[in-house]
Amino acid sequence: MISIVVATGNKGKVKEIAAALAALPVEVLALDKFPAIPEAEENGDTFAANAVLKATHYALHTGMPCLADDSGLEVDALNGAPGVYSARYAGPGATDEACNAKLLAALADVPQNERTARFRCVLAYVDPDGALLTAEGTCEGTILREPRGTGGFGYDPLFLLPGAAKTMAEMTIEEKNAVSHRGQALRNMATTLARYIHENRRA
Ligand SMILES: O=c1[nH]c(=O)c2ncn([C@@H]3O[C@H](COP(=O)(O)OP(=O)(O)OP(=O)(O)O)[C@@H](O)[C@H]3O)c2[nH]1
Ligand SMILES: [Mg+2]
Repeated sequence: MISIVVATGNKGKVKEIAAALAALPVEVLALDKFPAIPEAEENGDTFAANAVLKATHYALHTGMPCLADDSGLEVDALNGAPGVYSARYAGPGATDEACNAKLLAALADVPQNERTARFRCVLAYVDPDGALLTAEGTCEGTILREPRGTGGFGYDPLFLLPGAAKTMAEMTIEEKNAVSHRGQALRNMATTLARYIHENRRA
């Protein structure tokens, strides 16, 4: 059993990551176990840069393997916004409701067939031996005109998966992980991590 710190302040992400790792011999520790660690400053220009800087920051402070997630929503009609600023779209510390309201206002004149968008997720794993592994996932969808569903977090109630005819907020965690950017990135990370462990055993 190895212990991994899930290095995120977002409780929605912790739940999804813990559910995805539940079948593995991994103990998931959340950041509330480490209240003295200062928050990482997310000043990267890309999801990858922010994921790596968060994982590195928390690995240095905990001395433990850390898994960080940087993710966000890219809306085509907004030239990819809010992107890396998704959590702060309606200002620093903005609520999900405020970000959703701003998104709906920005898309008010955009017809349904032009409301295409995708979620992106980059995961970074850093361990005290200096390993740095990254993995990505994306999920395509469209933005509705009003929220549907109560699950998930963030923009989930507005994000429709056309194939499933459900928003991400109308899915269980397991259903969301099966199709989401984060679920895909977690599966890619599991493969990358297994390969890394195998190669280092042989070395
Ligand atoms: O509806 C959503 N379903 C998702 O599955 C999802 N994944 C990301 N997002 C949005 O993108 C921001 C990430 O920003 P972010 O990576 O900086 O995370 P965060 O600031 O919330 O926590 P931390 O991990 O940085 O501590 C989040 O706050 C959300 O607005 C999502 N919205
Ligand atoms: Mg953040």
